[in-house]
Formats: sequence, structure tokens, C-alpha cells
Amino acid sequence: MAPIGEIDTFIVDVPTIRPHVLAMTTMRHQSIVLVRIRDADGIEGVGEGTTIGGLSYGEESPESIKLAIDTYIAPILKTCDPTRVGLAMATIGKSVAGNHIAKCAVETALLDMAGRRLGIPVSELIGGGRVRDRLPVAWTLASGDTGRDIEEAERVLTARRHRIFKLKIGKHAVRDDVAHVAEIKRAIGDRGSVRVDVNQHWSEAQADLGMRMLQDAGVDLVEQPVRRGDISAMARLSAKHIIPLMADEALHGPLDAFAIASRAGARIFAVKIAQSGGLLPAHAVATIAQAAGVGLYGGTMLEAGVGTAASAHLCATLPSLEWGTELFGPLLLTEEILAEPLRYADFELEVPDGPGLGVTLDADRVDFYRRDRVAPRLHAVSERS
Ligand SMILES: O=C(O)C[C@H]1C=CC(=O)O1
Ligand SMILES: [Mn+2]
Repeated sequence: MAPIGEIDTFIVDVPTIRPHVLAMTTMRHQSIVLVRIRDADGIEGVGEGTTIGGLSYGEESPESIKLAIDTYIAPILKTCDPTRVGLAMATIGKSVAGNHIAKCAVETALLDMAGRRLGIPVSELIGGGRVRDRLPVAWTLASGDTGRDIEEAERVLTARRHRIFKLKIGKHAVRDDVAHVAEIKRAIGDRGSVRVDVNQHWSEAQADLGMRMLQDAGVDLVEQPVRRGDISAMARLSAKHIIPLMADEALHGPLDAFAIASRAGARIFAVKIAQSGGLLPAHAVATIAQAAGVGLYGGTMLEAGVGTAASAHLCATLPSLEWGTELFGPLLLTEEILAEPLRYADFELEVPDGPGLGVTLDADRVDFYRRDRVAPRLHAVSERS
């Protein structure tokens, strides 16, 4: 085996194309954590660990993801055989609890290296390999303004880029949020599927009212209406309403998947590689869902190109992906960090088919946007002094 030579982690801050208004925060930029691993033979892999809105979405922040990798994971990884991805991640897991997004970034980079070494796409290293080459992709309407959301929906429908729409609600009174959603659904009609994500902001009573009204408005699903730990409420809501409930924040890997599936807490799972702790545990989440008759959806943490490609490889291995995906992260950012962007066409994302993740970073752009960059002029000054 060629041992690991170098592990480089850095945060890249990229503006969003417009404010992205969620119940817990308004995003104006995305902070992407990238990890680049190189073995002694010079084979390189990249991974991404990205969350939403600093610490407002979950327990890991961009800064904590970088710190967990640099201080705790990297020293262990340097003792591991990088060709044995599952074993390396299990070794890390013995000394590092939680920190799923950091683990996802590292596992992604190891899988990218493994695929490049073997000359095959990452999807061929997961489960039984790839079963699809394209993935339906939703778009999130979250400008904070109903009229602007409708214009945006019209634009992407005409461009044949998206026909599944996720609306972020939970910030306003239930009836006001539902009125906003109903107006958008009326404008879109049968041309697209409209779903909502409440990001845990409703009580069970609010969810009861909201789910009934949303069903009447023609909405197709309600994502994580109540707080993530309340599987009992999720199960009661799932049993009571025809409109299906999708689990998102409640799902942090196979153990949660088993707990929710066995208590009938959700009829759909948003499978996220970041929240699950990597592509391999995310595949286990999907396997549990499929065994339990729970529908699948490919979720996102609004990752840029590397994380989105990694999620696409995982989703490409899932035999049934009834609810499609929302792997649109790079399209929400003003800057592309890949040398060649991912391809979106005919309402779908093409899963890259080159070795590893099948994507390459645009090194100059990444250097320009990385938070710890040292401007060339400052370099020159410090070298002189
Ligand atoms: O699902 C979430 O909660 C996070 C996210 C996914 C799409 C989007 O706009 O925000
Ligand atoms: Mn969600």
C-alpha cells in the first residue's frame, strides 16, 4: 500500500445567486469545506463536508468540520491503508464520535482516490454498483417573495431544468405559509410537483393543521414538520394524514433510519451523505428504507460540485428513487469550483462517469475563494520584511 502523504483541508466561501430564505436562517453565501488527500504514489482524492447556515442547521459548523478533520481524523487516517475505505472509516469511528459531515468529507476523498486508482466511478464501489446514469432534480424556491418564486419556477420550467419544487416554510404563521404555497402551486399546476420543507419549525398541532391544508392545496409531501427527536409525533402525523411525511433532520445514519422505520415515523427518507456520515452509511440508510417500504429521495446540504457529485454517485446506486433528488447545490452559487461543471439537462442531473467522483477542482478558483488564502501582495510584503 502507498500510505497517505498529504491531507489538506480548507473552507471556501462562495456567494449564493440570491438570498436563500429558510426557517432558521437566510443564506447569502455557502461555506464549503474541502479535503484533498494524496497518497505516496501521487493519487489524489477530494471530498466535501458542507452544512447550512453556520450552526443554525445542525451540530457541525464549517469551522468544526475542518477542526475535526485536522486535529482528530487526519492523524488516525495517516496510520490507515487508504485502499481499504471501510476499514479506515471504522478505525476513525473508534476514536471520533459523531461529526458525520467531517467523516463524510474524508470518506468521499478516500472513495475518490479508490475509484481513480481502479479506473472506475465511485458508484461502482457502493452496494451493487450503478443502476442509473441520470437523476431527476428538484429546485428550492426560497427567495422570500411569492411573486419572485413564481417567476423563478417559470424560468426553470421553460429551461427544462426542474419540474419538482421544494418550498421552504415554517418562518411565518401556518395559514400565511400555506397561502404562499397554494399560490405557487396554482401557478405551476400540473406542470410540476410542489413539496414543502418546514425544517422542524412546527409543533404537532401546527403540523396537523398545516398538513391538512397543504394536502388540500395539492402539495405532494411535507418534509420534517416537527423537531427531529420527536419520532412519536412524526409517527402520529404519518398515520393521520394522506400527504406523506419525509424525514430529514431526524436521519443521522442507519441507527436513526432503523428507529424511524420501525416506528413508522416517516413514509419517505431524505437520504443525505453528509448527515449519514458518508456514502457507505447513506447506502445503509437507503437499504433500511427499502426493506421497510419507505420511499427514497436524494437530499442535499446545498453542497457545491464535489459533494453534489458524491451524492449523485450514491443516488445512482439506489434501485428505487421514487421521489427524485434535490442535488442542485452548485446552481445556487455564483461561482463554479469545478474545472468542468456538472451537467443539468431535461430536468435531470447526469451522474459523472469518469474514474472516482469524475470531477476535478478548478484550482485557481478554489485558491482565490479559500478563506485562508494569502493574497499575493501580502505574500510579497511578508517575504520582504
Ligand atoms: O433539506 C434541507 O433542509 C436543506 C436544504 C435542501 C434544499 C434546500 O434548499 O435546503
Ligand atoms: Mn430538509
